[in-house]
Amino acid sequence: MKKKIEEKKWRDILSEINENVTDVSYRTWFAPLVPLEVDEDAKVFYVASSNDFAIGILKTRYISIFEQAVESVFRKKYKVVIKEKTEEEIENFLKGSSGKHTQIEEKKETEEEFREEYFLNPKYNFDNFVVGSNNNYAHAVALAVAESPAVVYNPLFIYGGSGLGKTHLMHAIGHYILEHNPSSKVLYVSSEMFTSELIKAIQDKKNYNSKMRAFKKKYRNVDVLLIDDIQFIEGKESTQAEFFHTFNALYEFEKQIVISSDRHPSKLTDLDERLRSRFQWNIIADIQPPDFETRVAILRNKAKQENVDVEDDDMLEVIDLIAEKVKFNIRELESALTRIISYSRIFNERITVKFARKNLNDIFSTSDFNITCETIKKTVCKKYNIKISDIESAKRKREFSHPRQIAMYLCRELTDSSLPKIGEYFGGRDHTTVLHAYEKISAELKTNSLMAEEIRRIKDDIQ
Ligand SMILES: Nc1ncnc2c1ncn2[C@@H]1O[C@H](COP(=O)(O)OP(=O)(O)OP(=O)(O)O)[C@@H](O)[C@H]1O
Repeated sequence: MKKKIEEKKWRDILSEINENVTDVSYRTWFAPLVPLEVDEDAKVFYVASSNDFAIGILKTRYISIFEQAVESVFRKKYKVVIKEKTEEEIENFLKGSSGKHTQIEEKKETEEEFREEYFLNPKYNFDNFVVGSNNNYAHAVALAVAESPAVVYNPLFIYGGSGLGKTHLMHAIGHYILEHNPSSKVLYVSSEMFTSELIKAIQDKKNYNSKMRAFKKKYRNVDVLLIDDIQFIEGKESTQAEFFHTFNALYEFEKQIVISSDRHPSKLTDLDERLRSRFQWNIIADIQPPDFETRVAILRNKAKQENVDVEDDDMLEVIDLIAEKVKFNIRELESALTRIISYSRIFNERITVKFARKNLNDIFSTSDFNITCETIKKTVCKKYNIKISDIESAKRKREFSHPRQIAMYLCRELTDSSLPKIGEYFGGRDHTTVLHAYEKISAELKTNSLMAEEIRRIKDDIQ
């Protein structure tokens, strides 16, 4: 008989696994899995993944840890089968089942482990929030609110695209307040959770009054309410009405309210006008996608947390490469880095640009793999406004030799061509000339940020 896997059981299995593998492996391989069903007769435990690479790794390296975890939770032996499904199939499956299993790791953290800690994730604090021009205003007002809740900026409304640090900042505010005033009541909640608790209270017809009382008490008896992703209550009338009363009660008693959203309040068009205007009563701070330098700083920070040597030249190059490629979502930026760290540990290989290109094929488009010396030559000539025949010639004037060296450097970096082969592309030069050009440009890049910017632009044009 096939049965659905209970969410509680799945969480127990995951936490058992979590204890037996490193954090980064856990997040990379196990956290994204979706539990499908368990066949009691055949003793098979089915899970799904849309990532065939991850399936391969799980099957070859982790299956016994996985099976042991299942055995310890079910107290019976099961064979674990990992099925490959498309993302669409997985989404449909999740829609059909009650829980959002893919978010188990996050839920576990927020709903269970941190229940006593007012739902705050200890990883999100001000100390490890990297400040750049994209978020310095939001960071400054968040800190000001944390230092003097309900005094300076109330309500505080933070908005920005997905994965840009809104939740991180909200949790940082919560931690800071609790650290300086441990008796404060800080409540962090996602609007989704607020809505689902409200629905549960409303649906419980027998205990409606006591449930609603408990609900109101929970949300109105706090000193600080941090409510995330408010856009979720758009179009939900009862939730909006309840939140309106919660907001008023807290505001009247001078309690701090911090709201986050993926959009500016004026763009929340399916929201009650009264709420929309309240959200604009005080400070509105936006978070924009980080610039290149901030992306690099975030990645270096993260690499340090993962105990990786960030002074290593190859690692620095890989960090630059990831920062060049992933521009709009810090969650994805960090995930690319943690994946490559995890792969390097699994395959026991050094992290180099080549290794990163090979293993992060989701962030490098197929065109990255089809870069040829011809394309590089053409792009460089166009950029410096010289002819192909000039770059291939023996002319030694800087206007020709500089682009030539840059093109050779890029051929070595972006293609698999050997040094002699690259030499051939540039008018039949010797491989030592190519090596010299490569080393010269590499050395200059370390000290000359203008040149680094110049090369980054050319790479953007090539890819
Ligand atoms: N400035 C930053 N410095 C360091 N880490 C950051 C920064 N901004 C975001 N992050 C990290 O990026 C990840 C995503 O951030 P977070 O969950 O806060 O985004 P969000 O804006 O709330 O996204 P969503 O709208 O999808 O919920 C987290 O791991 C967070 O720690």
